[in-house]
Amino acid sequence: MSRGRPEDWRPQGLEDLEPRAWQALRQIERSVLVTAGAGAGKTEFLAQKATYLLQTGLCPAPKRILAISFKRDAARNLAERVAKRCPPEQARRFNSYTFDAFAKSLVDRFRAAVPDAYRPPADYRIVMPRRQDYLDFLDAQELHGVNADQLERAIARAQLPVADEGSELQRAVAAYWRAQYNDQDDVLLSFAMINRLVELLIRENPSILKALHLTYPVVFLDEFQDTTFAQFQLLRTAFDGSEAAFTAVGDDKQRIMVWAGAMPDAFAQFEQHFAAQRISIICNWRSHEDLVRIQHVIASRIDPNVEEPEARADRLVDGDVAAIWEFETEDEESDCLAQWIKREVQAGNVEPHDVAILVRMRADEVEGQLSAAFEERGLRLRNVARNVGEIAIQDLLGEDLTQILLRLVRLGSTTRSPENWNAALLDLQFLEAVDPVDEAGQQLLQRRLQEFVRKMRRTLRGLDPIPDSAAEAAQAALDFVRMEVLRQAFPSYQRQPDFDRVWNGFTLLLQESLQHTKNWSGALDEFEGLGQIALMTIHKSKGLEFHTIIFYGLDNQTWWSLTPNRLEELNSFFVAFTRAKQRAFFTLCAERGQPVAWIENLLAPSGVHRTGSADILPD
Ligand SMILES: Nc1ncnc2c1ncn2[C@@H]1O[C@H](COP(=O)(O)OP(=O)(O)OP(=O)(O)O)[C@@H](O)[C@H]1O
Repeated sequence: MSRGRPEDWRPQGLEDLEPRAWQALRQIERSVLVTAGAGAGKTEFLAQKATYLLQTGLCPAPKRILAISFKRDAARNLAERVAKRCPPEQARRFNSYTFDAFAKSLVDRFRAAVPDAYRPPADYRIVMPRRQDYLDFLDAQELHGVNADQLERAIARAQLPVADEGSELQRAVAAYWRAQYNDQDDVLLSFAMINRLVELLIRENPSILKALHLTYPVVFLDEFQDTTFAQFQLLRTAFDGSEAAFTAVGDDKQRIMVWAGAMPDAFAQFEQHFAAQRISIICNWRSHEDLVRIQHVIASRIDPNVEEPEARADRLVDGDVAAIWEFETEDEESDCLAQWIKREVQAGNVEPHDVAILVRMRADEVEGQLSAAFEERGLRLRNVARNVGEIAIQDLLGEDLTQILLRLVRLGSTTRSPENWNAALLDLQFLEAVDPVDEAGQQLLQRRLQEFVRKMRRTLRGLDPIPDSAAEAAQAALDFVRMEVLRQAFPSYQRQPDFDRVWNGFTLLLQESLQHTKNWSGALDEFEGLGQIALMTIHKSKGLEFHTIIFYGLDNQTWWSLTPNRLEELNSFFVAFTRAKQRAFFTLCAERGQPVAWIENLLAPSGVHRTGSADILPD
């Protein structure tokens, strides 16, 4: 394979990178922490850096890049971008995992080297203990001086082997391990336990650690602001003492997962521990100048030292790009929102699925409030928090099962879809654990997929696109990947009820989608939300972007916790505001509550003012 010279390399699929992104891209001697604001293209940057290192031979065969993301869809997305740009022999050396999947892969691969006392059988089961499970355990063991949180934290930190002596907490941890291995037919492991097993494995087997260090001279970490203590520990376990150069990206103004265990000082810890150079990227490719200026006011309130980003997107709309829309009654509010969106869609200014209505919480109540007015105008509002069966639509869309099966049904409904084809191949490669360097294995997968697509096309041709056909189409896709394989590959599906929840949701949503359209392709578009206005909470909007966002309820009743001293709340507000590419509006309604005065005062100097319905909908 011919290699390009590093100095000649150019970014792919983009015109250019900003100078600081170039600097971070070319930094390969030491670790870098790339901090960047919203819309800076952090994930894209990682994909470009991987491409650079692989195409120029700076990460030469057989060495590999390890990329760790938070969610499986993010990990897959990154792998797909690299696969699009690099030839297969290079793309295969880009190994994209979630934290949990990476740890599990080490235990699975080197299980035989785990010391006897802790070696799990090959068929161990993954469990995700809840607080109540720890409480039940402590009760059963009559360990009354330890609470569930202490036990959970201690399990995540205890070094193996844990001696059954000392403090009650230590004895509790030892007893927990014993119980998980011996008290039922299967050995039960949580990801916190797998993390500890990896630490033990590596400590006892310097050759494995050495192999890891030789394999991965480059490590990427996405969304680093939300890294938990246990995840950071895992990185240290695996790479302390190596010469690996890390590239971490993140935005601490978007840290909204501290309640779920994110380290409050992840960036400082990273810089210090890995002696990293911090580089901040300043462009914002998502939002135009007028929006970025307002975003910066909020960002400065979160971090007074933050640099002003450079807006790189063009403004494509006239009129207000941000405003607080004020209404007397909720009915007036619903009606005005529906009318305004309808006008914008009719004028060709925006597609319905490029408008999102964001809420702080209780999306179903807001859906109840808005839907009649939207229906009246022929608009489809999709509350992505609504359950299909026992799972919320948005969660369902992010599920691995959904992504995998949807691509397969799509391949059967279209004549050519290289993107779905490549993604489906990656799925199969992962599911069947075919090593990316195994050429024969790869070819076999391709042949199997070809055969399946032919069969699926025949199946769909013979099935009327009506709700009753949903189950059969979904089953055909599931039969191809096989339920046992899917359940084995994804720990979260190992419990039958967990698998069923997602599987039922998938068939139910497909059924619903077939109610509104006359062909399979249209139904799959519908499944994914095309042509519909999304309604979602801010937490769920993280990482997404829309042409126009309308934030429903900037009042003190809906957002009682938005106070200047609660940084995580202000971060949430920032996340909401920065999802907008072109426009961001906030609604207030006298019937519901009073304005959040300090936010209004903060935004007022940037020209964000209150507007009534007469101005929102001029004749
Ligand atoms: N160098 C670039 N040139 C042009 N467009 C880019 C570039 N980098 C990223 N983009 C585009 O800018 C938008 C924002 O990128 P992305 O969503 O990756 O940003 P992010 O940093 O992850 O944002 P956030 O943290 O707010 O979710 C995307 O539409 C992406 O395709």
